[in-house]
Amino acid sequence: MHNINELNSILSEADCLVSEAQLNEALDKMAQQIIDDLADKQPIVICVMNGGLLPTGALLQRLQFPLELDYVHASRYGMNTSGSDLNWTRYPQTDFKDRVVLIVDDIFDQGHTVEAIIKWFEENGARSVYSATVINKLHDRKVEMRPDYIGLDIEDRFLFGYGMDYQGYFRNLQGIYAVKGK
Ligand SMILES: O=P(O)(O)OC[C@H]1O[C@H](OP(=O)(O)OP(=O)(O)O)[C@H](O)[C@@H]1O
Ligand code: HPA
Repeated sequence: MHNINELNSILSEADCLVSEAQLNEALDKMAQQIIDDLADKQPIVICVMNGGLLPTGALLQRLQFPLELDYVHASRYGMNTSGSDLNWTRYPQTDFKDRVVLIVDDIFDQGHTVEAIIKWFEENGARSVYSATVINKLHDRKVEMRPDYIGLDIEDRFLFGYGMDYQGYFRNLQGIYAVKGK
């Protein structure tokens, strides 16, 4: 547990890069694209925990067509790890063989996480795998692929809020913030 005063000052000094209203607008657009592509495909929506929790909930509220929901937990070991070095602590329980899958996560940063999860589903029998992230961080350290659905491009800073954590905190915020000076 962290010092509450330090956490409150991180938050009060942070720059708010995306407001709740901007998030909602971006989510509406993503959801419409997903509806256009997948409404007749009975997809299995896969939440990538923990960061994908809020984005998945927000998209599901907007996707009013037949779909199934499951989740995975796969995290990167460290900042210098390569794509295959994901630490899986939860695999999906739904039979996704020959099914359309939609991966949902908070951020596409370097992209190793989403790329490796897509590869895992493809190798294990999914018919096709789509991906959606609310945030795409802009820099040149990325894998080659891009998610099919992206909410917003954001500058290369350390972000928190709306799924993303600062030392385990602030995933719950209804906006996206950057730590002062980082
Ligand atoms: O595009 P990348 O450079 O791979 O980074 C993005 C991933 O990093 C974060 O997850 P993390 O592994 O920190 O786990 P968490 O969701 O539990 O925070 C985030 O939720 C993405 O899944
Ligand atoms: O900027 C970030 N913030 C929090 N978690 C993250 N995981 C990848 N990039 C980030």
